[in-house]
Amino acid sequence: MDLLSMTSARTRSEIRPVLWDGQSCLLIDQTALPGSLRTVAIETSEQMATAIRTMIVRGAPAIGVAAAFGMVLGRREADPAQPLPHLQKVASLLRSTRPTAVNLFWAIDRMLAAAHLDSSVAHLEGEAIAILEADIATCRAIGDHGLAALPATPHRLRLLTHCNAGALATAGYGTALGVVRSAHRAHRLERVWADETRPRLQGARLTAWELVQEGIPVTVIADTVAAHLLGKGQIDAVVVGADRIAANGDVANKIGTRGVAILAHYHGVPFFVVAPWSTIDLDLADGSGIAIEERSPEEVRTIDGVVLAPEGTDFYNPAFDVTPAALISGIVTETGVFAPAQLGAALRR
Ligand SMILES: CSC[C@H]1O[C@H](OP(=O)(O)O)[C@H](O)[C@@H]1O
Repeated sequence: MDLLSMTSARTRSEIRPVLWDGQSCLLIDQTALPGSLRTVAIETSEQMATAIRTMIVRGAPAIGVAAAFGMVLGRREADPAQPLPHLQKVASLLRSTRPTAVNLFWAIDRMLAAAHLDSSVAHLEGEAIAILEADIATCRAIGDHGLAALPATPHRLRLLTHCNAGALATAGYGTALGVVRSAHRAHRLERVWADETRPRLQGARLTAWELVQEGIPVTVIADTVAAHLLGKGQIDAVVVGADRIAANGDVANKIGTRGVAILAHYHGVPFFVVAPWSTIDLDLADGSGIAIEERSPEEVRTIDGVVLAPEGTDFYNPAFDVTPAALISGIVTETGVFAPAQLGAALRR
């Protein structure tokens, strides 16, 4: 199975980080990129939990899709006569992997609901495949809505992005990078400025890899450079992904996003959050209640095994931060672009 394209006649540039071959879930190992394009075959629910926790697969929609197949693998492990107790245990295991991205919990809940209707392997497999395929279609719609929302400029657009909200973070095409792909295909894009995004470097390692694959001009910058470029008028808009959006439009996303939003606001540059409805958590009134994952200090202390600070130094490694709704120009979804304050009404239509 070619992870760079589905079985259907798609171009090689269609990156698919999560695929199902009927027996196992094939993941692009994102910890190995950009050096090597490695596939990991996940055959048990435990292996899937580990893959999510160690960020072999990462990105809010992608870990939701992966967890859905983790539930299929869990169903195959269960007592066929009474599968639901084991499925509940697998659901708890998968929920425990990462706390911030709501897509993980949304997908697990959807698979459990499907199992209560029909707990057959075939039904759960069909549900997980439906989640995967819907996400790709959703990202394509998001890309086109986002393109329409970008500022009209006499020149081609210079877009800044943070972390990786690309095909690798979804089932394919990407959210923020979906907008980038749509802009590129419409010949409206000059370049993407990609924050390297310390400490896991998703921008340098993953966003750059995706865009280079497709011949989309990308320049990686240290996270500290964005202010300089905004001050020089080198950025026309910012597009970022999201891991959880509260009902009032506050957004949890990769650490550093809040700072970029503040900079963009100061410089009068539009700041778009790009995410499917499955990332919106209407049960959460505002961002103050969003659980922020804290990852190992080792991720900050070292790069490729090289220690960056003296013994005795403490390290703090929150993986996400919350951007207030007031700093967000628009939330780009598969059904259109909404002001943060419009979200609740728009979803309840
Ligand atoms: C398409 S949303 C991707 C979202 O997830 C990333 O976090 P991580 O790499 O830790 O899974 C980052 O927040 C992206 O914006």
